[in-house]
Amino acid sequence: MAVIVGWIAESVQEILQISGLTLQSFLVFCTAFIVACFLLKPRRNLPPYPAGRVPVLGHLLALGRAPHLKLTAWRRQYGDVFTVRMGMEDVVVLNGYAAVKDALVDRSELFASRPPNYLADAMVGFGKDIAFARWGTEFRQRKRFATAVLKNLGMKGGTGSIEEKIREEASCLRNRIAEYNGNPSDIAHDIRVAAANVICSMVMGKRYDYRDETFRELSEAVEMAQFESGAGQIISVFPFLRFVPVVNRAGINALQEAFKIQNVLKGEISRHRENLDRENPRDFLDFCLLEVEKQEKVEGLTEVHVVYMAEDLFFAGLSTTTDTLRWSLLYMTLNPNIQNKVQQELDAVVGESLPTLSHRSQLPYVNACLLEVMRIRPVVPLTIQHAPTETLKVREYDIPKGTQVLPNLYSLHMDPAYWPDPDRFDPGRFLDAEGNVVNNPDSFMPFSGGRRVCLGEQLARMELFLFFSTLLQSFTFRTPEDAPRPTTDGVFGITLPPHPFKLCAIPR
Ligand code: HEM
Repeated sequence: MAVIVGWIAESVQEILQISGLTLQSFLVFCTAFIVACFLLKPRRNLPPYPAGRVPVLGHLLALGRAPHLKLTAWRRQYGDVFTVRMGMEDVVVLNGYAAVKDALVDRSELFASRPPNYLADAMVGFGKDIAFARWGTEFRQRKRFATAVLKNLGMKGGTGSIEEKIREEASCLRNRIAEYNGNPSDIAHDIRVAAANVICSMVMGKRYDYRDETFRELSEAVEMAQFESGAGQIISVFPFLRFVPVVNRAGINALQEAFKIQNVLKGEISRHRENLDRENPRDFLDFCLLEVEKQEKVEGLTEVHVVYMAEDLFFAGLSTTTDTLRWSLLYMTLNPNIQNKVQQELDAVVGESLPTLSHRSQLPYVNACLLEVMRIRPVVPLTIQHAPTETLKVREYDIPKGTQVLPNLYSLHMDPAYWPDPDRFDPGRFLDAEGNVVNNPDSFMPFSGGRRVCLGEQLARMELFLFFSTLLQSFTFRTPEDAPRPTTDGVFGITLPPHPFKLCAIPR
């Protein structure tokens, strides 16, 4: 302390000597400067800040390891709309159905952009993808095109259709789980491999053998890129830290893993180009390559964009589906009676054959179970940050263009006004008096909504249904006898998976 005071005194003396000012005039000058800075600083009418803000870090410490829980708790104290300070940035948080729907659905276009995020932007070519691209014509054309391609691939019936590929994968997953012979096992990796293969089938038209070198490299790179980019977010919060060795390590690792994925995709694009059948596009890459040639729907689409768009499908589609399926099995082990009801319905409707999408409408309880899983544990609880495309009002507050906006989906799903006793797992919430499924109730948005709604919603719903019903038809899931009851707390990161847990899959 004494050293610092001495250093300040010496520096002031030096300034006085150089400038020829007296100490009094120097103090007057400093005071005037501070007052001017304060007065000239634009007055902002942002929503209120919760307590717990500290210099430099803002609310980062107060938010802790489970920000979705903290933000939901703050809603009770500070209302639906408040501002948190993340390092140097103000982030406006929207809580509850009314505020989130107003922004994402009723004023969808106004909230449809993304704020800068150094690490995420660097991983997807600074705006050349879909998920992190800023609002504008290029984004709109790319998303519309990708949505149409997924729909086209999803609707294709018969052999080679997406449904066939998911069923094939579900059957492989079932066989792998059967190999554990009912012994305690963590099947997270098996589920992840199956979900990765669905995306490979859709994007590149082929599934891989689980031991294939390229497949291992690809799925490990996706997992590592997401893991490292969670820790690497520090360089997005404080962009100058990307130049500081050691601190920037996670961010650099995330970028290296993203390069690996891009290299696999570039190799696949070359192979697709060599044997492209222009009359019969087989998969996502074929459709994109045709569009690169024709430029009918997406102006200026290049193979570089295609790499980043395909990369998005792996980033956005793999952990989300894997985590949701893991939650579904965890809640089954914790609720044997509910599991039993699911199996009874499957036995009555599907019997011994492998479930198909045509069974979906006859299985209301199975569907209700999956909806309840997505309500109680939404795996993207805070969406991807949004940003207003122009300065606008939320309630009585002014939100400047480009401000980070976080819609807290978790707060919607845990709102006791819509979901009494929200921590209780109860599929009955999604059934009406006649036992029919209520698919889109109020205060339920696991795939978000509006212009930035999840691109893979339909695919994800197909996967969840086919995987879940195939597994529940084949096994009864139990917590190992000597193991403690698994926690239902999630691990907040890029997505919200459960903590690792073991289960016994008892063949039926
Ligand atoms: C259970 C599974 C899934 C859930 C719960 C989920 C949920 C979400 C959510 C909440 C968002 C953020 C929307 C926003 O920012 O407001 C999102 C975005 C996105 N998702 Fe999903 N997702 C799932 C599966 C998938 C799959 C399988 C794919 C594709 C293969 C996919 C592709 C995307 C893309 C590309 C975006 C960015 C959309 C945009 O920026 O316009 N998702 N998803």
